[in-house]
Amino acid sequence: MTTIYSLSQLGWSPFFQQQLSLEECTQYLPARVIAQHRSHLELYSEQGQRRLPHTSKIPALTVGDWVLLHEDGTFYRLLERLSRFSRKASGSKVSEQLIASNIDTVFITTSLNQDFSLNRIERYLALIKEAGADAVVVLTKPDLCDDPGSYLQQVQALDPLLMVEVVNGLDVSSAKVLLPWCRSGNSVAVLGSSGVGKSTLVNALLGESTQQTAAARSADDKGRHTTTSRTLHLMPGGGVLLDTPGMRELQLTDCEAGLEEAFADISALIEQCRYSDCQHNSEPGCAVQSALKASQIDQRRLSNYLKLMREQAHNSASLAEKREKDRALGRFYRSVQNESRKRKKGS
Ligand SMILES: Nc1nc2c(ncn2[C@@H]2O[C@H](COP(=O)(O)OP(=O)(O)OP(=O)(O)O)[C@@H](O)[C@H]2O)c(=O)[nH]1
Ligand SMILES: [Zn+2]
Repeated sequence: MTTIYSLSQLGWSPFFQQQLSLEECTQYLPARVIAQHRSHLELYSEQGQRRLPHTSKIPALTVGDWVLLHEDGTFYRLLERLSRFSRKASGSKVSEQLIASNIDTVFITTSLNQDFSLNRIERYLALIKEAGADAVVVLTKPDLCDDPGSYLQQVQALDPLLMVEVVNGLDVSSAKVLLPWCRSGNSVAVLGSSGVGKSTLVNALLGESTQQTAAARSADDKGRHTTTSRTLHLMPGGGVLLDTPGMRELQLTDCEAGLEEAFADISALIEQCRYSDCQHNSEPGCAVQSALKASQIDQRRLSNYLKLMREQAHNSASLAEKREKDRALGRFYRSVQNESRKRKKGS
């Protein structure tokens, strides 16, 4: 038996509803992509689970996408995405690999021990801003730390508007502070290094409903149980947790805009530097150096910003280089093919 979920249980919200015309509301079926396979996508609609074979007529879709289907289950159109997480794919013609979409909130998970790193939190913030989602920093393992409050203050100092919460993953009730982001119509994801407590947090968020995993409980049209890895989980508060392996391995590439947003204070200073190509070292009229001397920003944050900017510039540049090499190689192959064709014709 296929389990039936309502649209709101699957994360449907006014953002998607308002994209539908009156005609579309009555004639098409909204469905959410919950898993990707080599030959097909797995979707969930109010009528249960469906398969959508990959064809050239369908745009590149990813886990979390909302689409409209014709009555016969074929693809009609993709709804505009609220947020999109992607990775620059290497070694193929495809320059961008989609990882997940339509995530409202990402929990940046970091534990209050050796893993704690403001630099890493800033890195994740840039990524999440670039994708168009909101971030909440979740500090785990407070029971292993003498003074969780001091760490909380350090994170809050990055940005007074940043959401920061402390959660002991081993105590399910302590995850309650995250409930405001886990309500109906909200989709959340969890990011963080290995061992910080992501799985523990996921279990705490799912509470009693751990068994209610759409993909894990689903069966295909013929009633056979499918072995899809779990990606879409329903939370007791009504929200959806999207847990795809790709999200856990996100890299920082091409996210200049996200960096500027995550470091809005430094970006604002840079605008005031006298020279537009200021390197913020010892140039006259450098607003960044002045702010540093006046202790308005700290050296760690500035160094991290410059490092991340260099890193993303390097990654984007090497991708551009690689793409150029691929194109050159393509031209070479084509010219060789043309030559051999000409020779065949001539012989
Ligand atoms: N004391 C304490 N231990 C915790 C807490 N959260 C997680 N742990 C423990 O930390 C270890 C790692 O937790 P996981 O949830 O597996 O970490 P993860 O981030 O999912 O790790 P990966 O699967 O490697 O990415 C486990 O032994 C957990 O029991 C916490 O708040 N307090
Ligand atoms: Zn400067």
